[in-house]
Amino acid sequence: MARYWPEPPYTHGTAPRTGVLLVNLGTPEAPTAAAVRPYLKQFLSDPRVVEIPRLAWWPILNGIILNTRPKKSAEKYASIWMDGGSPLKVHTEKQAKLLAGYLGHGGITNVHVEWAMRYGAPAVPDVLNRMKAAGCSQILIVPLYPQYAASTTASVMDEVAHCLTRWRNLPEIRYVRNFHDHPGYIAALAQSVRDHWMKHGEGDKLVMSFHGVPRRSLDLGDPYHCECQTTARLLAAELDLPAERWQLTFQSRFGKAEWLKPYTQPTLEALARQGTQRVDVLCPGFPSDCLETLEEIGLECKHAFIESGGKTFHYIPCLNERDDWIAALTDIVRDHLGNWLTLPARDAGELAIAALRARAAGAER
Ligand SMILES: C=CC1=C(C)c2cc3[nH]c(cc4nc(cc5[nH]c(cc1n2)c(C)c5CCC(=O)O)C(CCC(=O)O)=C4C)c(C)c3C=C
Ligand SMILES: [Fe+2]
Ligand SMILES: [Fe+2]
Repeated sequence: MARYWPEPPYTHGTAPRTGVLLVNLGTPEAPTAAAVRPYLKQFLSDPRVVEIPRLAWWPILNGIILNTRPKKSAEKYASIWMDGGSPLKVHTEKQAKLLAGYLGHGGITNVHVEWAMRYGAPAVPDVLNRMKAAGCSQILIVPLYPQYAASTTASVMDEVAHCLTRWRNLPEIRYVRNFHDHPGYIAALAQSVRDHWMKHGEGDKLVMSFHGVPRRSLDLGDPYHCECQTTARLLAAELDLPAERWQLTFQSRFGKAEWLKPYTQPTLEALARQGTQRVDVLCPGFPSDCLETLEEIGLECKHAFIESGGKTFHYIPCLNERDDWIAALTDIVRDHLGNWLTLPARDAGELAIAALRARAAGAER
């Protein structure tokens, strides 16, 4: 596994104590049913994701879903697979490398940047153990979800906490709870839309499609819905878009329960039927392109829009490796590292004091 701290190491002469761990959702190792099955099993066994009593959920998961979904999902993964693997993994790995580089350019050269997946590999506990072995005694966890949801952000924190139950000497831990309204994130989204419009002209409507969650989680107090609304409003304001030129929707419904509405695909079909000629669709809740953006939006929803009478469908890619996004991520990380960043200086100070003491001790003899 590649490590991303810069060479040669550390001006202050010790291994970095500060680690940054980017965590994304996870993805199968190959676009095959055999690889999708264990990934889905781990994902859908997480009580943060499926909040149905285990006794009722196990037979459905093991008896039905894991026997039918892996094959269908594998076909979808195959349609978007990249040379380097699953798009989610390819982009997350690149973002970690770029972040380390951007931090370094900003003079922060003693931070150990790693990435992990909540489900599948590289697993959070494996990477945390590596960071421990590298000497990280303070670790910033960065779930790559702009909007907080219990099913995503909190699940990452569960996994970190669970891993640490097996450690004796605990590191100091911080985490990025959300960045749905971070000015750099909003500006990068807006610029990605403008870049698209510069090349392809503007559509009639900008649809901002966020991953859905069960409606029940909103009723129980999950701030996810509210944070998606905030992101969408800030983005529309940044683009100077009047209300009739944009719409927020929720995609990727799973299961039979009601999820957050309006649903993306039926909304696109209705827009087409009502005479909207061209839509531009953007997925602001996904910093990296993945199955849900490339296949569900870029292929399935496009097909549904055209079938319903729409003329032109544009999918606007996720932030991925955009310069302005990596710069925003660097800002977010730097803000959260806060006083940890003074450590090298403190170490250097301690070394200097130790040298003075040694010299003084020598003079006394
Ligand atoms: C962006 C944030 C995400 C939230 C919130 C979220 C909630 C959520 N998801 C499911 C079920 C599935 N999601 C799947 C894929 C998937 N989900 C996210 C992100 C969020 N999910 C991403 C980035 C991906 C793509 C993974 C990839 O490999 O590219 C899938 C698996 C794919 C499939 O078989 O369709 C499922 C299942 C639930 C139930 C849920 C909230 C309760
Ligand atoms: Fe999901
Ligand atoms: Fe999906």
